[in-house]
Amino acid sequence: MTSLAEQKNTLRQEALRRRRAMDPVARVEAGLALAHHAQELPLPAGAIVAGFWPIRDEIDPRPLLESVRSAGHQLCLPVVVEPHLIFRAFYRDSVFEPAGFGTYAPGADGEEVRPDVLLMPLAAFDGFGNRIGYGKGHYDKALAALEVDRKVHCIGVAFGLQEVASVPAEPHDRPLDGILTEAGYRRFSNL
Ligand SMILES: Nc1nc2c(c(=O)[nH]1)N(C=O)[C@@H](CNc1ccc(C(=O)N[C@@H](CCC(=O)O)C(=O)O)cc1)CN2
Ligand SMILES: Nc1ncnc2c1ncn2[C@@H]1O[C@H](COP(=O)(O)OP(=O)(O)OP(=O)(O)O)[C@@H](O)[C@H]1O
Repeated sequence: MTSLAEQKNTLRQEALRRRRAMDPVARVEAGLALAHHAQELPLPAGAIVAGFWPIRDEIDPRPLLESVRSAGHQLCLPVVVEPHLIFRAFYRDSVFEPAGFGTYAPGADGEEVRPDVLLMPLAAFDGFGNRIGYGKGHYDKALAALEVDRKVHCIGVAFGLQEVASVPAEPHDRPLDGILTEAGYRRFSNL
């Protein structure tokens, strides 16, 4: 018997391998396609939306973030402050600093905000809204803290080829409300 954690790790490695092997042009086009689907996202008016600043071979959500900002939402980006994440307001002129694990985000002079919506990077997802992250539990823990007194809307952002048939969910895993890929937005909850 392999544990759930081991099964998740195998799926994570396989999905990350597929992502790494993508054609460079298809990779850029997929990032641009995200922005074309921005209006499909169920964002409340004036929402505080947490994006992410891409690292390595992640899909590039920056064109999407610019569309979300232009639609009147407030953006923010995650900073690793162990044990989980905080979020700092992100403006066009924000000055970036290292934000943990090779990521960048607005520096400590930027204000901390509480997002209403998380656009989440991930390693793999399935058609039921289960997600595998990078295995550090940063988003799982941040969500547990944010959702103490209200609901946060969780939207995965990934390449279509990161989908797997089934992710074995653990009790602490909070399913996604939807997933955005280059093919468009797919809803898993009634949000
Ligand atoms: N762009 C981006 N920003 C993000 C994340 C992310 O996945 N992508 N995070 C997501 O939580 C948080 C930062 N946490 C991270 C945790 C691990 C790794 C990482 O590179 N992991 C290695 C494996 C780690 C290891 O050495 O064991 C990897 O995936 O290769 C990156 C970010 C918040 N900001
Ligand atoms: N709410 C939580 N409180 C405390 N520990 C947690 C919580 N959620 C997850 N963890 C711990 O974090 C570790 C990583 O969890 P998991 O493998 O589910 O991460 P992941 O979903 O891949 O990562 P991420 O949430 O960073 O995207 C596990 O050891 C898990 O027990």
